[in-house]
Amino acid sequence: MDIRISCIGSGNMGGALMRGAAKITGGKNITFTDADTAKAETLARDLGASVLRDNSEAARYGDYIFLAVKPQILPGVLKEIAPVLRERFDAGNPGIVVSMAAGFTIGAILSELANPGQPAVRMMPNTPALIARGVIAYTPSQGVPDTALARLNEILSETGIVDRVPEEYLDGVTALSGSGPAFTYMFIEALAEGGVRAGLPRELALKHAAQTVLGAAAMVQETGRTPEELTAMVASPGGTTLAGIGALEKGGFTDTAAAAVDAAFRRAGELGRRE
Ligand SMILES: NC(=O)C1=CN([C@@H]2O[C@H](COP(=O)(O)OP(=O)(O)OC[C@H]3O[C@@H](n4cnc5c(N)ncnc54)[C@H](O)[C@@H]3O)[C@@H](O)[C@H]2O)C=CC1
Ligand SMILES: O=C(O)[C@@H]1CCC=N1
Repeated sequence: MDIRISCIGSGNMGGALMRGAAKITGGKNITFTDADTAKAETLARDLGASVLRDNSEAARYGDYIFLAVKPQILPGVLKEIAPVLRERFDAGNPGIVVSMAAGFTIGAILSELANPGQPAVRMMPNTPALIARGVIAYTPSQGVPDTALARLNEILSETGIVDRVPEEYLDGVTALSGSGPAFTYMFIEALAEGGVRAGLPRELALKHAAQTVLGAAAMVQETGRTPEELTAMVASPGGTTLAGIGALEKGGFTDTAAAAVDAAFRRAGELGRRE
C-alpha cells in the first residue's frame, strides 16, 4: 500500500501498531520520532523504517500521523505540530492525525490544533496488538474521507480486531480492552499462585494458567456459547469447579472485576478533563 505513516512516540503502542502497519506498507514508508532518539532508532532499525529529526517533520511527512505519546504529553506535541498541519490543511493536503491517548477526546485534539476541520481519528488499542491479537476501536472526526478510513482499517486489522464505534464508547473500551490485559495478567498470576499452593511448580502453574485463559477465551469466541453455558459444561454437580466458584463468589470476584473496569473508565474520564 503506497501510503506514508509518521509515528510520534516509539514506545509500547507506537511499536506494536507500526509492527502491524509495516506488514502492509513496508517499513520504508514509516517514520518515527521520539524524545528518546535512541529508542526511535532501535525500533526503526527493527522495522526497516526511518527516524525524522522532530515532530514537525513527522507532521509534514505522514498521510497518517500517529500520536503514541502519553496523554499528559499530548497537548505539547499537538501545539508543536499544529503550524505544519495547518499549512497542509490550507494547501488541501491534510494529514490525518491518529491519537490513542486515553481519555483525550476528538474535541480536545481539534481544540489544541486550533482547527475544527482537521481530520483526526481517536482510537484505543491494547498491547496484544504487538502479537496481532489486539482489540482496536476508533472514532473518526467529521473531516476524514471514507477511503482514508478504509485504508486505516486495513492497517489496524494487521494488529487485531477493529471496530468503529461512537466516541462515547471509547472510555469504556479504554477500561475494558485497553486496560483489560493487565487485569487478565493479574488473574493468570492468581490462578498460578493457587496452583503453587496446590503443590505445582511455579513455572508449570504459570504455563497452565496462561493456556487455560487462552483456551477459555477461544471457547467463548469459537463456540458461540455464552460464558454461562460454558461454565455449566465445566462444572459437575458436587464437583471441584463448583467448590472453586463458591470461593470466587465469597470473595466478591464479579463485583471486584467489574469495579476494576469501572475505576479505569472513571480515570479515562478524568484524563479527558485534563488535570
Ligand atoms: N500501554 C498500553 O497498554 C496502552 C496505551 N495507550 C495509549 O498509548 C499512548 C502511548 O502509551 P505507551 O506506548 O504505553 O507509552 P510509552 O511510554 O511506552 O511510549 C511513549 C513514548 O513517547 C515518547 N515521548 C515522550 N515525549 C515525547 C515527545 N515530546 N515527542 C515524541 N515522543 C515523546 C517517550 O519517550 C516514549 O517512548 C498513551 O497515550 C496511552 O494512553 C492506549 C492503549 C493501550
Ligand atoms: O493505563 C493507561 O492509561 C493506558 C490506557 C489503556 C491502557 N493503558
